[in-house]
Amino acid sequence: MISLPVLKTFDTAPELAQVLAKKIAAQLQESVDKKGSASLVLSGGSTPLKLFAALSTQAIDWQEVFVTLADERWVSPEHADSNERLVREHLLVNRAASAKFRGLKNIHSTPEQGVQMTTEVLSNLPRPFDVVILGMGNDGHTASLFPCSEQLTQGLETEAMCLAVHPTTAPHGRLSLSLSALLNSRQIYLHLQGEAKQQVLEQALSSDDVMAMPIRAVLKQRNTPVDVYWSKNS
Ligand SMILES: O=C1O[C@H](COP(=O)(O)O)[C@@H](O)[C@H](O)[C@H]1O
Repeated sequence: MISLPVLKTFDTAPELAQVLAKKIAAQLQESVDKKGSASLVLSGGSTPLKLFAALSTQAIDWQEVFVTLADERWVSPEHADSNERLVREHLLVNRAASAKFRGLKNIHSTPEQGVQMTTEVLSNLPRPFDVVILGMGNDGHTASLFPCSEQLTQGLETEAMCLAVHPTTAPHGRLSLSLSALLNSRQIYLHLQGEAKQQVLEQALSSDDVMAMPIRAVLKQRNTPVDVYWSKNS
């Protein structure tokens, strides 16, 4: 049985990014050495930019690393809110430019229509995922498993890889990996920044009500190791 999440704290985001990037790089390279390939699942939003930059310069066999996202807003990959755009601009550069990126957004006009195609894309990635990096919103959502959305129960219970989600408190229809897909991984990192997120984390750890704060489904389970990396400042 795996114990409670490990909490690593840092003063600044660049310090956190250097330490976490090295750790992730070592885990990915170990998987490449053992299995010939590795898989990395990233989150979007505002938190991971410095981590992406630090990861992009790590000396590993990036051409053997599959990279995908925990969730995506159903907007074009050029849109300011696209998580794919963030990854392309901040991670898939420098040494990481040769990684094999598999985005969640596809040609379909709605996430519902796009689920099947994305499921097929994801089914070709090495699993369990080697490393999953999650973020957390101030409402306790993670990936696009939002407490406000009608699709939350589905996201928490389905064995499918991904699902369409329509949050009422955040913009854009989305496609999110399901809880079961996220937990089918060797290591999860929950990456947080700022004092507000520390308070949300404390709140999340103080109860088991997953419908109120979906991040609890990650923090409270004991099958997949979760390390929380938090920096006080940006
Ligand atoms: O909407 C999203 O939000 C979460 C948290 O983002 P942040 O801006 O607070 O860092 C993110 O993890 C998720 O991938 C994104 O789509």
